[in-house]
Amino acid sequence: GLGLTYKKDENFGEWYSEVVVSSEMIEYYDISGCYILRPWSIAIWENLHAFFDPEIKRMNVKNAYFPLFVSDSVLQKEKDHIEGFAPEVAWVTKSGKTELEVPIAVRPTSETVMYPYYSKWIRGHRDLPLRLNQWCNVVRWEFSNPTPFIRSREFLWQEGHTAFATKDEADQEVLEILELYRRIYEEYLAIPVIKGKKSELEKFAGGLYTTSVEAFIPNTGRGIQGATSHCLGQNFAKMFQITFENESREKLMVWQNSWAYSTRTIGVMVMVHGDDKGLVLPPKVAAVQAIVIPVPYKDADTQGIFNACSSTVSLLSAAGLRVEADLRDNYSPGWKYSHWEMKGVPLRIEIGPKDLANKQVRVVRRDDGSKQDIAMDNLVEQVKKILENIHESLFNKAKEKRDDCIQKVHTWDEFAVALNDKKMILAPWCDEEEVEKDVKARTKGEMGAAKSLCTPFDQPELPEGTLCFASGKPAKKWTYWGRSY
Ligand SMILES: O=C1CCCN[C@@H]1CCCn1cnc2cc(F)c(Cl)cc2c1=O
Ligand SMILES: [Mg+2]
Repeated sequence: GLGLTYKKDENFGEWYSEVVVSSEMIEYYDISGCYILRPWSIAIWENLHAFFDPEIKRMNVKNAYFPLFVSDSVLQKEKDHIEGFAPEVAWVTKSGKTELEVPIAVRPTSETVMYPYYSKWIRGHRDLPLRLNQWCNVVRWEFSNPTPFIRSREFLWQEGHTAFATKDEADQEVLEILELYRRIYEEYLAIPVIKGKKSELEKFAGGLYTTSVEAFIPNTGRGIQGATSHCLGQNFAKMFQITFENESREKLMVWQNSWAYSTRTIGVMVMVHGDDKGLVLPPKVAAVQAIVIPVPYKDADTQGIFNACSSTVSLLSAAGLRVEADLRDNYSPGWKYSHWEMKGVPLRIEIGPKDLANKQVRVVRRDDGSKQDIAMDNLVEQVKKILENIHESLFNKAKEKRDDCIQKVHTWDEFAVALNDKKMILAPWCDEEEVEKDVKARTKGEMGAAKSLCTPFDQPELPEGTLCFASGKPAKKWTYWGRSY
């Protein structure tokens, strides 16, 4: 039947699994950790691509496509960078009944696939910067609880891999890409994120430093890495001999970055904005921004109503809006209202006999349920305005809720209380790795340990003499901590 069985604030995990299926974004698949992405979710992926791809092209990044498969020898080349990951590498060992001579890995990420060729292609400084991206799938055979969009064994992402002659160029691009990721979350998904730097313990071990945009899920009190932009330094240049001759014919190693966002973005959007009626889609990424529904009454001019629905679709579509009509005659208006609310369509436009007579439509907002009658002749401008207002309202509500979950602490006791209260905790830290490991050890439990999420670029005042919340040593920075996905 219609409507969700589970409530978001009572059974979050079950609510989430039900919403992604009932909104027709996901179909569960017979291989654990793998999901079918139906058109309703791929449309969101495409709308994010429609923003991001032109932006990176403006930065002279070119799209390429590298093989899905990695030879064992090349993968092993990066021993320390993959040692922790080895258990999640998927291997092809047979074709048909025949064992392969040498097993072949399925890419979990593409450094080892791409960089031998970066070494071949980059000879002189005129070959730099080399900036390639690929839109693809990757496979990581994770064992921790699979969650659609958030943690799956195969997922879609873009991975950018760039090489520069100087560190300054690399440092600059890391932040340019991070700003695009902030825009994806805040300007398209209406989700507030925090830009920051990962600790040495949490960063990508193969790189020099990692920056990220961090989101937060109030219902579970867990932080979640929204996207990541690494500076790899010259680590991979050393490993794969990626060198270039500069103007004075010196052989120098390149400076590299790599950066990614994935279909995890969609899961964060569901978790942050969804409610007990289903999905709530931010207008800029919604496959359908407004659904037009006829409300016939007995035989009062039914054809007129249907014509008005179709012309409303044409009018709004011509203005560049993504609008459809649900003219199916085997479903009642009430059924359609619930169906499209479940799918999270930002606006519903109802047209009944009265509306027809008054040359107006009834517009109903998905985010707050508010209704208003709008004259047909300024419908385009009004609908555009309302959709913008829905985005702002979704963002402001999510930001207020996220800010309510942030707790600033100074002592361990305050930290422990805040962690128990499912907060994202801002604490002064001495920046020592041993202390960070100690925090993880002291907070271990079935809910998972607390970890550092990021050191925000936007640092609050750190008065002289402020002590680290965990070690009591002189604090060097404010860092966000919390449980995470
Ligand atoms: O996060 C990004 C941006 C896009 C390109 N890659 C980097 C680093 C990826 C880290 N990472 C993440 N997961 C991995 C899983 C694995 F099985 C293996 Cl072998 C390696 C890795 C691994 O290196
Ligand atoms: Mg992983």
